[in-house]
Amino acid sequence: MLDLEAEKALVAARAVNEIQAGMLVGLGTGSTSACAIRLLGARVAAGLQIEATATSLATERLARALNINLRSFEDISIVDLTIDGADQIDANLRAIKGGGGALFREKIVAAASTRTIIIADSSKLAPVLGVGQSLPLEVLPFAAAFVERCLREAGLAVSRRREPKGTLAVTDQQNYLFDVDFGAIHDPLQLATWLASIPGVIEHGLFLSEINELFIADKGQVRVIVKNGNPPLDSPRLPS
Ligand SMILES: O=C(CO)[C@H](O)[C@H](O)COP(=O)(O)O
Repeated sequence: MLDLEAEKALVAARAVNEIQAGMLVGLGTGSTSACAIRLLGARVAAGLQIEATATSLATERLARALNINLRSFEDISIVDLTIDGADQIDANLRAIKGGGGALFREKIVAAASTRTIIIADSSKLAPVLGVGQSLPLEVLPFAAAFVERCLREAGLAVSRRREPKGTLAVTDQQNYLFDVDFGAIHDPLQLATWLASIPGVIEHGLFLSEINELFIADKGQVRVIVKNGNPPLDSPRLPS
């Protein structure tokens, strides 16, 4: 049987080895990222000097508890290296993120990063995105009913994310999270374009261009997949 926790620790350790003194590091959100943050905390305790910025308030709390030197992302335009997890990822480094509810900040920090590494246990690699995995959307509460209608009229199954006690879950920006079942997503770019066209959808969990490398556990080893032929953009470009 696969030990997914051991796999998370394995890929996290490999990614944290990429961090060098003086870097500004983006810290992801979720249990795999938390493994990496704890390992980074140990390196910092041993004398490594870096600065970091967090993709969620939960990550910020963890990093602070480990005495990692944090900077607010508000003042940052470029990050050297971001290490984050994913809910599902394909071999072309297109991913679904947002299971932990932090997709909006995660996407911004990844877009600002010179290098974004996704770390993942072996269960996360999928031949086609969306199979057995819903896609999280961050939705403005003001637009919740309208966005839900748009999705349902398109024939989609929509679930508003709730806390264990039944109240609606809210993001760090106080927005709602919708989990939408699209089934197999054969054309993620077309889907991303459609979702971006719905007013009130603040962000979706499809990461199609932000990821540079994947460190994934594979039979007890770390397999590295690097995006080729597609160098990272410094920042989104104006269409010509
Ligand atoms: O996108 C995320 C949070 O918004 C996480 O990276 C994703 O949900 C994976 O989490 P985990 O490492 O716990 O499986």
